[in-house]
Amino acid sequence: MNVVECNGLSKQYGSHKALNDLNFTLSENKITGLIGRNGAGKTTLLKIVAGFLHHTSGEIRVFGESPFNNLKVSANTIFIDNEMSFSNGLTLFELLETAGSFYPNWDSELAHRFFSYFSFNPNQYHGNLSKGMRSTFNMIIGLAARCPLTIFDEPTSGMDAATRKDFYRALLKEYIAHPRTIILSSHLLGEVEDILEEILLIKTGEKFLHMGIDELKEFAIGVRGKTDVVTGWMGEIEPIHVQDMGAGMTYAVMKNDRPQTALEEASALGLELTSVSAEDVCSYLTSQSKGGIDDVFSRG
Ligand SMILES: Nc1ncnc2c1ncn2[C@@H]1O[C@H](COP(=O)(O)OP(=O)(O)OP(=O)(O)O)[C@@H](O)[C@H]1O
Repeated sequence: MNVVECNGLSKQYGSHKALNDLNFTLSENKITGLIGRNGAGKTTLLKIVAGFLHHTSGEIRVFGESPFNNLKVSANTIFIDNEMSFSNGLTLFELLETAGSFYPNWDSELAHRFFSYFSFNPNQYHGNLSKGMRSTFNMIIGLAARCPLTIFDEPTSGMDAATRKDFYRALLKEYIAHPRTIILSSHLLGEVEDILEEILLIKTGEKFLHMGIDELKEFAIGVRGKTDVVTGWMGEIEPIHVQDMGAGMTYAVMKNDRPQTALEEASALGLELTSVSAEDVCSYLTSQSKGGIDDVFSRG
């Protein structure tokens, strides 16, 4: 069953197009990484999926229904981000105690075990938590709610490295024990790729890639060697990324669709063929067209 279906989905803020003609489906009980650079449209898309925002054109279905202000969607969805607000009148402990009445699958015991593992003070208020502690508390709510559609928008923002690791491990364990559809947005694919099953990569509001993580890891190859040899071997092939390594050497990345004979020829020419990590593929595909950061420093 498809949990999310988008056809030609677009969102405009005034004259700015934040999402442009997105077409994709997310099937039940998978963990999908929504990856994109700052301003790519991740939060906008997630808020539309959760029913918080209206889209401008196209169609979106969540659990088969239009999500905006939809009771079925809100009853089955939880949206976790760093801006979640909770009642100021309730302590953290009271918030955990009342969460069960909002989420039918709420696992109170799990929530309390997380709470004590992360050493929360039960009498503290959500508004007084540090940024990282707030993200951690929100994560507890997101995991213990066990909603059929669980959306995490940059969930680890502010968390220290050890807490981030704990979060990813807890997420995976929870998902294996209680499968659900999870969408996790991040800029840091390298950090999350081990727990993802598929990637939806967007750039300036447009879908760039939607594929399984294993497929993405095989998506590109890198070739390194003397610049003229690399260029000669590539011929008409359009590279995804080219980097001048200095001393007359070049590193180029291209789609991994070269025939075996071409790969053998590269080796015979003394070129080094390398695999390219999923994180690097995403980073090259979504890189700015204005050159690299070094260009900012060159005056001339
Ligand atoms: N309420 C709004 N009004 C006008 N423009 C907006 C609004 N919200 C977002 N935008 C613009 O839409 C684009 C997409 O923003 P969005 O927050 O969805 O991106 P994002 O991928 O989540 O970014 P980040 O990774 O930095 O959080 C950006 O150019 C942003 O400036």
